[in-house]
Amino acid sequence: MSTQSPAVLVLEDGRVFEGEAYGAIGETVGEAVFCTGMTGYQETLTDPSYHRQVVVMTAPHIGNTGVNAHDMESQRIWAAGFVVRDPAIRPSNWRSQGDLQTSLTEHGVVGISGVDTRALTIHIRDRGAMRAGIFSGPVALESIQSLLARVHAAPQMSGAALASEVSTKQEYVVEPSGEPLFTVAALDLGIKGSTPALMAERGIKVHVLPADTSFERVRELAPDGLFFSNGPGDPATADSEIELLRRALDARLPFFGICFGNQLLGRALGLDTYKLPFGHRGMNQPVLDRATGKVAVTSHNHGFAIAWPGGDTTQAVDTAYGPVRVSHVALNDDVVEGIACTDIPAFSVQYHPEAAAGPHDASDLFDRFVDLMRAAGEDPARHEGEESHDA
Ligand SMILES: NC(=O)CC[C@H](N)C(=O)O
Repeated sequence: MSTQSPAVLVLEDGRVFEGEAYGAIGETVGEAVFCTGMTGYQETLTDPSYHRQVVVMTAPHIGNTGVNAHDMESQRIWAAGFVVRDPAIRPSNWRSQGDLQTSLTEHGVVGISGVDTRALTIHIRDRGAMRAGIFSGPVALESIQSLLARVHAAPQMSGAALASEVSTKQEYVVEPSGEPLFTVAALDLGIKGSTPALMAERGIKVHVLPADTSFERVRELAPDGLFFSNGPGDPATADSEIELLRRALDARLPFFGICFGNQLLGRALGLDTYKLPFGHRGMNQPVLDRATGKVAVTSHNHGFAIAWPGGDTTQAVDTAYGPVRVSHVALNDDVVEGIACTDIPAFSVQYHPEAAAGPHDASDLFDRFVDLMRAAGEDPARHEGEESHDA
């Protein structure tokens, strides 16, 4: 551990928490969100969906298992800041290759430790997600008014279009582990490494594509299915991606979406999205699968959700693409956690079946995508649909 220097966390509404610098010294601002995972901090930090968010860990002791090259969900830490109560002094785990504090410092991520994260979480839960800044080093000596002004100058998460900031600039291919059975075009809106890995395990060749890829390019790849990943920002801003998705749905291309991808399927069908009071983040979130009555414990990271017209999520809704129903709901607060179309091959979930740190209760959703592609390959209507679109 480096020598400790004071740090201060300033929330948008003026509440202040004092602590010690953890990770890089300096300043950072973002949306303060709490994550209820007991483990998986490295997967959380490297998940591009946390871009521009200051992550507060509710579990008090963080860093015990260190960090390793395997558990990176992307090439870097995306979280804008990190708030912990009691960091591990020394990691101890057979997989550990380094300690978290050094990793945060190397990635230039400003954090704070020694914070009463329980009080902070209750504050966010009661008042809603809000902007926050972490300040350490010389800037921490400025007046609270001056620090608060910096927090107020930070952009809001509502209205933020961030997918292009995290998406790959160049296409790349993840090859299947065995015989290629299917080809999938995966739009990278902030994709986590586990997603193409789980597809590749199922014989899928995955073309990972930049967020601004055209429908023409998708068609050139002649994929069996289209996938939209998780990603940061407000789904209400993703107009070009929705246009692409509508063209794919018109062509009856099988579609699977995760998290941001779920919100965009909702929007492509004509539904709205809204901002949750404080979101769901963590790996201990119960979700009911309406079709089976089974409850899965799942990993979440979302601050927005699909608004269900009329409010009764047991009722299907008619859309330009035929009926859509709610396939999954959150048991804590009834938020829509998954939708499925009846007349076209498209479904999506708001949570994370790919979650590397687990739980893996929901990984069968990738098999469902494979089933959908297999069935669509045998469906003559799909090919007719493609032709009519060309005309
Ligand atoms: N993990 C995600 O894809 C998050 C989606 C969206 N940015 C939200 O916060 O709801």
